[in-house]
Amino acid sequence: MKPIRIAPSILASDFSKLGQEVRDVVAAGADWIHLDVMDGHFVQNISYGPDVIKALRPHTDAVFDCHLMISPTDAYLEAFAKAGCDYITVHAEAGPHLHRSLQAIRALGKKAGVAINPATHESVLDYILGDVDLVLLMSVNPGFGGQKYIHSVTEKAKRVHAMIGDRPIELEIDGGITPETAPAAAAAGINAFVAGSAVFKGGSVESYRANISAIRAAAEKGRA
Ligand SMILES: O=C(CO)[C@@H](O)[C@H](O)COP(=O)(O)O
Ligand SMILES: [Fe+2]
Repeated sequence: MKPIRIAPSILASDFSKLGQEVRDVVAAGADWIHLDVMDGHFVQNISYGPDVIKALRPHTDAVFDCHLMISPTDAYLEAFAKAGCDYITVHAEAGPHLHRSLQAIRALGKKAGVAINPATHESVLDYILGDVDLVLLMSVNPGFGGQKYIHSVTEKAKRVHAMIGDRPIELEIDGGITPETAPAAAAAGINAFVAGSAVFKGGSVESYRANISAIRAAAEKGRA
């Protein structure tokens, strides 16, 4: 079984002290840092870009898990690679040349991820599973933190987990993850859990530690 990864999304952190928030959440037990990049075109929100990620890179050695909600993608991949992202995930819905985008990410020496929206069928993964290191299942419609988990994605996770089989691919879920929703996702085969509001609530390193531990314990319970 793949290790459980807890990936706090800094979208829910205090943007006025991002470097401190990244250090605090890593000290509190985060495995990865999830970076939500939004362009106001693919999604109806604008967050931050490669320069902000580059500024955060010296604050930690933790894996930077970059979720690109931008369209088009390819012109920006090099900038995100140079900014220090480890995983670069593009949306299957973001353009007509998914396979090319994934190849471009690997050619930059980075791990390639593909994200699919709640209403996108998993068959879009059929011909690219050999070209990805991570599959991200959106369990909310992308664009905003703090939304409710869409339960139909749990069944999709089971099907995608079976499709992945024994390939070395991380299976990640993103949106509405809490200690209440994590167990069913874990039971369905998810091993990487993005959580924004459920991690950053409380606003202190002590609360981040308790929040991360609660999500991790819930995921482990779901697996058992
Ligand atoms: O990609 C996205 C939203 O588009 C996510 O990464 C959210 O930032 C997760 O936030 P919560 O649902 O956990 O509050
Ligand atoms: Fe995300």
